[in-house]
Amino acid sequence: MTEQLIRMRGVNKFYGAVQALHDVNLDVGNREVVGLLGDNGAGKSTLIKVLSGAVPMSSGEIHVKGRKVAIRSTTDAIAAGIETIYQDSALVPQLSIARNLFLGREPIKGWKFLNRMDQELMEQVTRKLLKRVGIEKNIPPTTAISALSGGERQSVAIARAMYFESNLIILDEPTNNLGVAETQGVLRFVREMRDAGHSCIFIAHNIHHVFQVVDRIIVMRGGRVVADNIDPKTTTVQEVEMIITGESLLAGKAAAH
Ligand SMILES: Nc1ncnc2c1ncn2[C@@H]1O[C@H](COP(=O)(O)OP(=O)(O)OP(=O)(O)O)[C@@H](O)[C@H]1O
Repeated sequence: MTEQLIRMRGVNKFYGAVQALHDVNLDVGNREVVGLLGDNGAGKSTLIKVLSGAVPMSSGEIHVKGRKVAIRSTTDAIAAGIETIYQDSALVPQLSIARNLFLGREPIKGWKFLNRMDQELMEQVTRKLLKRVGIEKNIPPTTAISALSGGERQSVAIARAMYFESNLIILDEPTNNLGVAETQGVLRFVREMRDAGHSCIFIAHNIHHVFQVVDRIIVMRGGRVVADNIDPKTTTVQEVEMIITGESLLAGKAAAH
């Protein structure tokens, strides 16, 4: 068995009296792209928030590369190599691409009270990254994020996670509101991310997008993982839809063990 990158065990989350996660176990392997599916309210966002440090879990354990970690904040998650890209990409529209790539982690030059951001280095790295993420047009690193298309913004956010060598990149609805070409760009990028050695959890309401890029599908329902080993190569979109809504016996067959 390959070494797991992420192991979540017995994770529970209560929001007051509401139990959003029930004894969740979830594994992500090295260089694995996992699709996380479930209806509205199934618990996907809560699970991702726990893993990315946005909300604390009520009980349970998280192991990264075999080591138990305490994730109490997004800083803890980033230190553990977990980077999350949300629907809105968490980019600052008014700032340049270069500033957004390094947001909060700007390289510094100078010393003592004369410290300042190393603008030149940031722009140099940004130019290389833009090329790597396939933004073909000659976009200067000083361009404001607000001047980019939705797909280009997603690419910048993903490039940021790749540059900082995150082990796990969580993409929460990355193809939402994107056009066909932009969606294909993001999906292509997810494949490149895996080729470059990263793992990924991909959440999308559009099952067809998930089917195009993932190695394995996990389905949640009512705060529980109801199937964790669905192979998109041997399962149809319709079968997965039935598991999501709870209409299929397949859920029992492919259930978490
Ligand atoms: N801050 C909160 N306070 C109280 N209950 C919450 C909170 N956040 C989520 N919940 C509840 O937890 C459950 C799981 O919600 P969650 O947002 O994780 O589901 P989801 O699968 O991400 O749904 P969606 O696809 O609609 O985003 C739901 O019953 C929801 O109402």
